[in-house]
Amino acid sequence: MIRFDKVSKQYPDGTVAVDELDLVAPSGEITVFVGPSGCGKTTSLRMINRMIEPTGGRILIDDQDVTKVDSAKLRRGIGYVIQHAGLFPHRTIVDNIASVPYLLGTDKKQARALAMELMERVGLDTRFAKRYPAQLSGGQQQRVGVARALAADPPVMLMDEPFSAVDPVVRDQLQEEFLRLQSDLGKTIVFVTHDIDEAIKLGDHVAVLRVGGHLAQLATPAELLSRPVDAFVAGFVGRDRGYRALGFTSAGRLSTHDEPTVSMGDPIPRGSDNGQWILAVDSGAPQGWLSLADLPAGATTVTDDLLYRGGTLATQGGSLRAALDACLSSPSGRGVVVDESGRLLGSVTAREVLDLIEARTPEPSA
Ligand SMILES: Nc1ncnc2c1ncn2[C@@H]1O[C@H](COP(=O)(O)OP(=O)(O)OP(=O)(O)O)[C@@H](O)[C@H]1O
Repeated sequence: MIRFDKVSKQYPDGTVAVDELDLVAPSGEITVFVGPSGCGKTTSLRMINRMIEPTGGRILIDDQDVTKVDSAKLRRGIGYVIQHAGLFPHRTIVDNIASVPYLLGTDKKQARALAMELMERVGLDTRFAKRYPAQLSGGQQQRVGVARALAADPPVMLMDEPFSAVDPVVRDQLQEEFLRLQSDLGKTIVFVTHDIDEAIKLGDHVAVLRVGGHLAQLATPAELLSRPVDAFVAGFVGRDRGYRALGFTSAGRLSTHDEPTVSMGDPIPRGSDNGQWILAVDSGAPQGWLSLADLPAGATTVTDDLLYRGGTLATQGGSLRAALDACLSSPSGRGVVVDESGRLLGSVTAREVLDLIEARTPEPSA
């Protein structure tokens, strides 16, 4: 557990970057610091590993005041990942990842073997081991940064905008992989971002800071969306709060309607009494909708190019948001529900999901 106890930082020029910050980042969980530019996120983060010394208050890691620990020793137990990865440009990827184990005196061969293992863990092809950072993409470099921070197996990780410098698609992948990794590793993580969507996606807890280094709200993502404490937090959390909050509320067991289907490659069922839309499946998995009203002349069997693929799928046991989105994005208006292995269970309508929403005040699940 990391505890900020009335922590302040005033820079020599008089700027108060952080002002009596009180908060706890629980062990084994991700706490995200988010807020507008200049609100003191990075300063707060760097005070944890003493890259910046506080001018007031204390920071405790597992009840140990960080200022009472030798700073080199302290940092060995704290992984640190920054934007643009901060890799050593003249060292190969494997040597970058193994740099802390080398420092700690781990045998070279053993350190390299560990680095290769970590490469796999963060989703990097081990063929890249002998390359230099400049020979990797931005997203790959960030993965190296994460692997390097994990190399000493530190209980605590500090991450400062680690995914900000990559494009949105890569960023999304990195976030997903990071969450998977964390569910295995259970590190105590403090993560800084200016992006509220990233904070809500990754955080078990989200600390919204306002300029001057004041804590505006510390809450779970669901609480933040459904109960922002004031106009500043509400404004920062942004639009579509109600809809996004549904992402944290389980839809429970959806009771679905049987959806008549046609298999890929089968004859198109003419004169179906199923209305305009019929769902095409392949080995039980939904593939897309076929519109019987506007088939091209000469179409006889169900082929890929005839399908409307716009609809998202709701998984049984998933969130109300996923269920509603499946309905709203479906060209037929019928939201497709699948089981965990992606096989069709049936469909629901938006009206039915809205009834569920009304019946269930979307209380935060956490
Ligand atoms: N070395 C310094 N000397 C004086 N002021 C500083 C120094 N470093 C940061 N500051 C100021 O402290 C405040 C907080 O800065 P900090 O970098 O912690 O904010 P941040 O929330 O991480 O911002 P951003 O999202 O823009 O990176 C800002 O007003 C900044 O200008």
